[in-house]
Amino acid sequence: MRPNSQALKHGSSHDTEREFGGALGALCIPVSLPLTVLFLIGVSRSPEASVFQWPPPLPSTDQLWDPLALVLLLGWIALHALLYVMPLGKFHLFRRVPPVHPPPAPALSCVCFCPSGFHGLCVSCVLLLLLLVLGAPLGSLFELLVPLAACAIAASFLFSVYLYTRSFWVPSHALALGGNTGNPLYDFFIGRELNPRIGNFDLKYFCELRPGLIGWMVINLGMLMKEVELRGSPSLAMMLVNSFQLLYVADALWNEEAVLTTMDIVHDGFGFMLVFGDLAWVPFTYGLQASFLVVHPQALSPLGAATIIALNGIGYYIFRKSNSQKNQFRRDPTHSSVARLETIATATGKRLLVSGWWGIVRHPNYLGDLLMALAWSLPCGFSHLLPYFYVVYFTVLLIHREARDERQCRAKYGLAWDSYCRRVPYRIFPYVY
Ligand SMILES: NC(=O)C1=CN([C@@H]2O[C@H](COP(=O)(O)OP(=O)(O)OC[C@H]3O[C@@H](n4cnc5c(N)ncnc54)[C@H](OP(=O)(O)O)[C@@H]3O)[C@@H](O)[C@H]2O)C=CC1
Ligand SMILES: CC(C)CCC[C@@H](C)[C@H]1CC=C2C3=C(CC[C@@]21C)[C@@]1(C)CC[C@H](O)C(C)(C)[C@@H]1CC3
Repeated sequence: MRPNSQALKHGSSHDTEREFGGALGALCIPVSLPLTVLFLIGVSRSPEASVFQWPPPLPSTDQLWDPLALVLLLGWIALHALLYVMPLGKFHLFRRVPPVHPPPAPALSCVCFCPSGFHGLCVSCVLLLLLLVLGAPLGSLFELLVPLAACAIAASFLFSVYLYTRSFWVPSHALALGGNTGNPLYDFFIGRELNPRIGNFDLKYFCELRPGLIGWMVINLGMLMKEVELRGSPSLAMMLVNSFQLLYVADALWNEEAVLTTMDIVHDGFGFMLVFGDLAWVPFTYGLQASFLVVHPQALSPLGAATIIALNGIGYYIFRKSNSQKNQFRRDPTHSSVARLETIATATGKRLLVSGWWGIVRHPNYLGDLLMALAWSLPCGFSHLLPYFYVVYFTVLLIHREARDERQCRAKYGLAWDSYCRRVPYRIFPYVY
């Protein structure tokens, strides 16, 4: 096959609007975010745990490398790749037709079989239990965190270079709309190919849900075991953080088909942003509360714990119910659970919900997700900012994501989207935003 760069010269995507600050963002983000990961891990274990401390607690170069970390990381990815291709657990049969414009070529709309990610989580739990019974020092993950993060960052760069290079040999209809501007830096960052595959192995779908999300759980468990080593038993705060985040990851894997309709899978190319996000950013920054608690234990009253559990429960309820309502409506609008909801028609033939969860705000799922994010930080008390990093980052990410989604929906649904916005004026927080 001939490289597709010539075809692109005549294609339309050179004119697409650039996101994330364009070429400048594409230069700065791949430098600053890996440093941020190492910085945040350093802060979480430093005695002051202050994000404003100077000099910043960045690791020295010899702290970055440990061959064991590389072996563990590669072994972990290989294990999950194996579980992904093995005929394990429940199978989903779905017709994969990304709702993109222009419509995908037939090659992309094939029928896929995919084993459930939830079984990947269960197998990982069984293996971890076995390791614990055999006396494996899982608490050592605390010491290995920096070299593990460094390896994950290096692997993200190498993997993104591979993805960028191979994208020149795929047919041009397999390329993402936004990742083919002709600017190599920007295209490397956003990703040129939409759904890169090796045979039936979908690299983006695999990375989005398996090694990073489940790896995050393993790291959390490692932090809990470190606490046990140091203090004899896990604290209530650590148990809450571990359970809340486990619920979130288990839910994502149980409902893994839902990820197929997210903009990451349907619209964005698979480039450095998502690779790094999936393999390094999620596992090493989403669980910072647990590594913070190892060095900064927090006392939590039963009333405080009950309030935080209630907040997480409310957040989860809103997140799950609203996501399920939309997913059910998109799968089968005649289903009894959604058939009575009020909707408006759009020129594409698809309808938009204007009652139920999606009639309260335009992103009720984001609201639930943000309430959960707050509940993950509260067990760490109010003495430090670091445990609230996730809430702040996530608010910015979701506000930016909402704006991107809004642009895409306006382009897709035109006037119908405007009347939805008039009917449901608030985006995420009722009567606020
Ligand atoms: N933890 C994390 O780091 C992250 C978590 N998330 C979570 O992932 C989940 C999915 O988020 P995301 O993919 O961003 O977006 P949404 O699940 O909110 O999906 C947006 C899409 O839903 C459809 N839609 C919007 N409004 C309506 C309506 N009224 N009726 C019917 N369909 C509608 C549109 O697509 P169409 O019409 O084409 O179906 C729109 O493009 C969220 O819960 C979010 O919180 C997201 C990002 C990061
Ligand atoms: C590196 C940058 C700062 C930004 C990278 C963004 C990514 C970390 C996120 C983009 C969309 C994501 C989703 C989830 C995790 C984070 C990333 C990859 C998700 C898998 C989390 C669990 C949820 O239940 C979900 C709905 C399945 C999420 C889908 C989107």
